[in-house]
Amino acid sequence: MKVGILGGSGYGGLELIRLLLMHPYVEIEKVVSPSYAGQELSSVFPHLNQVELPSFVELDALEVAEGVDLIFFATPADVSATYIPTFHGLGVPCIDLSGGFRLRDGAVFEEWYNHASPSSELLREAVYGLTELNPEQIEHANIIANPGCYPTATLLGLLPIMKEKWLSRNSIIIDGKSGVSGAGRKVGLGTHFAEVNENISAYKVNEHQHIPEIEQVLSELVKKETRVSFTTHLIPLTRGMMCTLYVGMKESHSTAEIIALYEAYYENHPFVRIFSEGTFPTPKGVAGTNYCDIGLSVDHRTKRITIVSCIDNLMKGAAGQAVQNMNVRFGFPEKTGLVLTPVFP
Ligand SMILES: NC(=O)C1=CN([C@@H]2O[C@H](COP(=O)(O)OP(=O)(O)OC[C@H]3O[C@@H](n4cnc5c(N)ncnc54)[C@H](OP(=O)(O)O)[C@@H]3O)[C@@H](O)[C@H]2O)C=CC1
Ligand SMILES: CC(=O)N[C@@H](CCC(=O)OP(=O)(O)O)C(=O)O
Repeated sequence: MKVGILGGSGYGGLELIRLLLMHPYVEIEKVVSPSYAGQELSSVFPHLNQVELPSFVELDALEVAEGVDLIFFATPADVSATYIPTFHGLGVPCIDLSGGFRLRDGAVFEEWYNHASPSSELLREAVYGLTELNPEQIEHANIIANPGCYPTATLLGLLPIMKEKWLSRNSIIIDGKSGVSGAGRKVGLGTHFAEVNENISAYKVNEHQHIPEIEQVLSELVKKETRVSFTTHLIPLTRGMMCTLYVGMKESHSTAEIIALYEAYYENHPFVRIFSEGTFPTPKGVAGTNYCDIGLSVDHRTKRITIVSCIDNLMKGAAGQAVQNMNVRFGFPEKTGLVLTPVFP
């Protein structure tokens, strides 16, 4: 099948290109970048020297949609919210790496993203693409909203206990940490080497756009409005993300019991790996792969569980999960093009 990539000059788009070049059933037909239109990819990104790819093109919806079976949007949320309706109208399925179609309520989108929302009809039609949560819906979706990177690590860390209703309500605290590629390729003081290196900083405290996304999914899961405390930190890694979650239990359970619950839930989900008691994951342990690694421990004194969930923000947090969703949507085996071993050390 033939695909187009919007945002092919960004970190998410480049990671999609890396993965799709290894995918046996996909050909990259169009790569869009307004800044580099007309230039060869290898002239902008020398690491793609001698790789056969089409040159960058402008964002002309009719031209880009012509001859492709699927479009990936690796663009800011406002760009996806503006252009996906056009591609959808032309009958081309879209997988959106941005937050443009993740929230069901347009007013909530406008509050957190400061941009006009897509129509409520399209928001209803879009499917939240957390593959481990709703593969049946993804199989039939024409707009797949790939989850954000922090929501991916957080929700995978919470799904089994949320489904079992073992959690005491509104007790969830999420301490998230991301490498700098999570902020995209654009330059800015916030990602300046001299200020990020050998440093750590909290950002968007109580204002992060992933708060309503996480709360929406959790509320739908337990059918009760659920709130979370969520703080994000920038750390001096190029790629990688760790979310440490602290959650209260309704009743006491042992670590072994919790681990057994997670192992059973993820038995048929090849990209989630549950660690044995006393061991915990690291971002390096998933680097360059689509894995989400999870470690768990019960604190009996506080009746809380500590959950450590690690992903590569550009992979399971973005491009890897997008390819996983494409596989599910187009009937390829879920792991196609994603069988990778972490880059360690
Ligand atoms: N980086 C990450 O870890 C994650 C990112 N995401 C989301 O994925 C999306 C892409 O992120 P990322 O790759 O990091 O971002 P980058 O800033 O690295 O890249 C953005 C891309 O969007 C293109 N773009 C920007 N404005 C326009 C426009 N008006 N019309 C057409 N194209 C445009 C840029 O093209 P040009 O170079 O021509 O300007 C560039 O290719 C974002 O929505 C982000 O929030 C989601 C999960 C994780
Ligand atoms: C380090 C850093 O700045 N990370 C970004 C991650 C953005 C992201 O995942 O994009 P979506 O909003 O499309 O989900 C942030 O925290 O906003």
